[in-house]
Amino acid sequence: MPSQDGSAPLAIETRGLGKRYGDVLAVDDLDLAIDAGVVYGFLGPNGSGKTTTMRMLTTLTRPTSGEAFVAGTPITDRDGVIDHLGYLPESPPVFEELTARENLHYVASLHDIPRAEASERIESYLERFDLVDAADRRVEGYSKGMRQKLGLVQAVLHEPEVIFLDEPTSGLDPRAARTVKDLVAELSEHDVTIFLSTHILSVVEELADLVGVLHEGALVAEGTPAELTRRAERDESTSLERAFLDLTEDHDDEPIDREEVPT
Ligand SMILES: Nc1ncnc2c1ncn2[C@@H]1O[C@H](COP(=O)(O)OP(=O)(O)OP(=O)(O)O)[C@@H](O)[C@H]1O
Repeated sequence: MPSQDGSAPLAIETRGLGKRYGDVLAVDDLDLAIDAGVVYGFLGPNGSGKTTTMRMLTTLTRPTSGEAFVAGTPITDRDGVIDHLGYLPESPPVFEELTARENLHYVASLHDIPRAEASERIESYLERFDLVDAADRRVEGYSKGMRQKLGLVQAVLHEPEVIFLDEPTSGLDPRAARTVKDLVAELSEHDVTIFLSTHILSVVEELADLVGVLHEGALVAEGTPAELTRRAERDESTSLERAFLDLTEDHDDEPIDREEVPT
């Protein structure tokens, strides 16, 4: 929604956003206000509502309460909002019987990217993600990591202003994970907003400007990684992991993925 003082709209804004599945309140009265160019780390235990939030903001599922805007456009205006956003879900949507290049040209056509421009962007991303040699093979033979890389290229190809990434480094080897992290940093420097859900806290520590912690559907904390770490108030072992465990105490028996990705 355009701000009243005429400044740029927030990249992501939600007011009282909620989603109920029967008896389960998956997302509860969520208020977010995220500026353009921010990398927002969205943390929470399994089942806390992260995917449901991203599915609402990317128009894949309807809220049962509240409202939300992406790049100033209400999510109820699906056609209006869809070109402004990119989404890498947990299982990237790909046509198995097509090659990576064909999948990417198809996605480019959905966004009306002119053919020559599309080819240029596609070749550049295939190169960047080390997919050139596999680009003309059917996706059905792709490994998990190759699918993940293809899904990410699909999410960013149309140069959206706001990108939602669900576990973007999951299944990636260290080099590919580095490429993803570098891309996120580069996009954010160009004022692209990244909404990043991950359990790998080192990724959040490295990339996020702001972190929101979701617990049982509700936002229980928001701040910079350093602020959240300070809240843990442990002199010797302060860490984002400690802050996460304290903030989501009911779930502290759940494993935290501390997979360190060498840089
Ligand atoms: N389609 C659905 N039907 C019924 N319940 C659902 C549906 N989708 C999600 N839920 C429930 O909503 C809650 C939030 O789920 P969600 O997938 O958003 O969590 P999450 O934080 O993304 O979890 P994870 O970290 O495990 O991916 C859970 O209790 C889940 O069972």
